[in-house]
Amino acid sequence: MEVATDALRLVHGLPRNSSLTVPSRSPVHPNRLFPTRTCRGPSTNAFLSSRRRRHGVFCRASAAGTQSKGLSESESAGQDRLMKVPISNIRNFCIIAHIDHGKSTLADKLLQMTGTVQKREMKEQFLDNMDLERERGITIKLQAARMRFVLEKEPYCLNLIDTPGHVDFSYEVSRSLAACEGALLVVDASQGVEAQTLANVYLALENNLEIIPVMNKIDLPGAEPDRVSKEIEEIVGLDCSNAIHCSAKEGVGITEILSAIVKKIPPPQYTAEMPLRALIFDSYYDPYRGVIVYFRVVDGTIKKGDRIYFMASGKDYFADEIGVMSSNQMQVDELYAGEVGYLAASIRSVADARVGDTITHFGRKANESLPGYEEATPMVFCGLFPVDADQFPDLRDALEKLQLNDAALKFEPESSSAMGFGFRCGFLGLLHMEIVQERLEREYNLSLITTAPSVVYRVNCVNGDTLECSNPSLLPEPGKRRFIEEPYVKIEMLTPKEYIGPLMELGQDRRGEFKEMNYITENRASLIYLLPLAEMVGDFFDQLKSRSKGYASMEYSLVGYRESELVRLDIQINGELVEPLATIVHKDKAYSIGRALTKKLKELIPRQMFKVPIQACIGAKVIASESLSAIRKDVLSKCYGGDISRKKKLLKKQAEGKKRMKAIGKVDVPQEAFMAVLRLEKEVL
Ligand SMILES: Nc1nc2c(ncn2[C@@H]2O[C@H](COP(=O)(O)OP(=O)(O)OP(=O)(O)O)[C@@H](O)[C@H]2O)c(=O)[nH]1
Repeated sequence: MEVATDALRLVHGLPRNSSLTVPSRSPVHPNRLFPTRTCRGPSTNAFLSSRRRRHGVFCRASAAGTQSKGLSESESAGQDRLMKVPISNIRNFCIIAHIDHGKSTLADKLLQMTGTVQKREMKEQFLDNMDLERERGITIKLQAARMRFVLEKEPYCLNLIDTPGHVDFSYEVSRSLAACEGALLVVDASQGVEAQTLANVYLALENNLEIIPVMNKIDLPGAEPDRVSKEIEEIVGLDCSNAIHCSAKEGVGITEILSAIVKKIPPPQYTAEMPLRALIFDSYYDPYRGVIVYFRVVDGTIKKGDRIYFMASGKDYFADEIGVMSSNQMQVDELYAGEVGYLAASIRSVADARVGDTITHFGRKANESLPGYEEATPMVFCGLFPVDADQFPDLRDALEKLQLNDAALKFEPESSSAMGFGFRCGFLGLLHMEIVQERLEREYNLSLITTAPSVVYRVNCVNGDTLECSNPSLLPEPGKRRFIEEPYVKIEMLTPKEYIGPLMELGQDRRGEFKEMNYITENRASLIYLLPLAEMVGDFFDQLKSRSKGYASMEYSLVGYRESELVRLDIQINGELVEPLATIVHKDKAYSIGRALTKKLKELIPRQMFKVPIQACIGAKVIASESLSAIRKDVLSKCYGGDISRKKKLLKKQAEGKKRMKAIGKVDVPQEAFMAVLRLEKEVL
């Protein structure tokens, strides 16, 4: 099979008259010939436009055309990329890095160098294709791309699986690692090892991945690739003597990386004859075709039209379309063990095809699913209310749509006297929460009020029941509960040694329990604390950054629940409980939080005709109190001189009126006051 296009030769720097030969025999099973595959472009224009929207890439209309149309040179190069290579020439790899160390920039350069994405199609950070991701410069959802690279005249198929770089999405990182045989470990040579570098390396080692160290950003004046290599060797014990020096930004070292991927990362094992097992490492909702599932075939073969079965969700579908991801999705007829691809099967919600689930054949089920599947458990909750009550149905629609694409997002209706109707929503973490809020406001044009984030508490009741409670207003009365447990995380902070003091202070302030301190190098230390998750959902990360002048990094993982002395802090205004302002706090912090909240409310609530007490209470006990003085009307203004008894009578009448007004009067807490207090809660909690 000869693949000879000028475009490919150009990409791989070969002379014009050379030919690239693709062996079509499997080296593992030399007698087995791989069938030649017909590759089609994406099926409908509707699909194309949705893909364009998603990728933000505009492909020429002819790329979606059928084979009957004449293909231009670059298009036929695109088709060449899909040519079958033997399994020994497949490499599945991912890129792991700490946030901002240049993972997405490197991925872009790999795609460019291999000609997967033509320069004119290239937008910065091709793989980060949500606008929000691109704006924030963070990777939220992982994506995959199939690249073709020729080394010593041998073509290879490199499947890159991009991983999200934030702790909220660590489950997705672990699943994408499980779909690979190797990983590029990208470290910023001007910064060195950070907390997430370590966490990701350990995850990769657990998955038995071959790790290729890459020192990025060597173009920066402060880059010290050799020092950083040594640091990695000391901390992780990974041989970095051959670490590749690279500048993803300037395209230095990219070919070396591609060669190392081919030479060092092992090919997948040949298990195409076994019952199908494919690992889902990503899925997203396409309004035209239903859920699109990205998967790696671990064992067996999957063909178009197969009846497939999702082992965790128990759902079965027909695979209407299967294909591979190059710069666009390209349909194929079948995919074998070791390959990475996508499928569409008119699946209505991503919850039916969750990341980590195993796909098998309905008629020939695998005995065991692939390991590592976890249910998405929301860790952080908050209430979302529309500012304009009329937007409630819109908010519900928007959440339902987002949920189709985000199996980790949970929500249920909630109503409160002050805020009206809204939803209590559960998120994986704070970043996830911010992303959902921003998408609701930006993509669905909603303006929202969010209540302070809270975690899930476990309440052990007197009657022996255990309740999970994330909504302070639903916490059982003190008399009905025995004790409350809260989720704890183990947090590791990596910091230059001069900031150890301020970070230890931060750990103590947040009820942290000091566990360990180690010097990982002469100048950098690792601090390990056990900390209540509730203390982290506020501004912990901002504090860590500001106290270390931006030099410290952190990584955390949930370690379980622990009993804590928690209380519900209520706010009463004019004797009335204001439910949305209730919070669950530690007993020792209740006083300071109570004082701060009442003080803030006093500033924000407009004065009334009568005196308004503002109280923070734990149960019936008032722990902080402020009062809003009444607006006085001068009832004596019309009395010129006259008898003192007349004046007294008027004042008495006024006092009685105010008393009555107070008894029936309702204080309207303006929405701005709520918002300001909720913001304050987020800061002080
Ligand atoms: N000078 C220099 N800057 C680089 C290089 N590689 C990446 N950057 C810059 O570093 C910043 C972060 O790069 P990204 O590629 O977004 O980092 P990332 O690791 O993908 O970040 P997440 O998506 O948040 O995980 C960007 O501003 C890049 O332009 C490099 O080789 N040299």
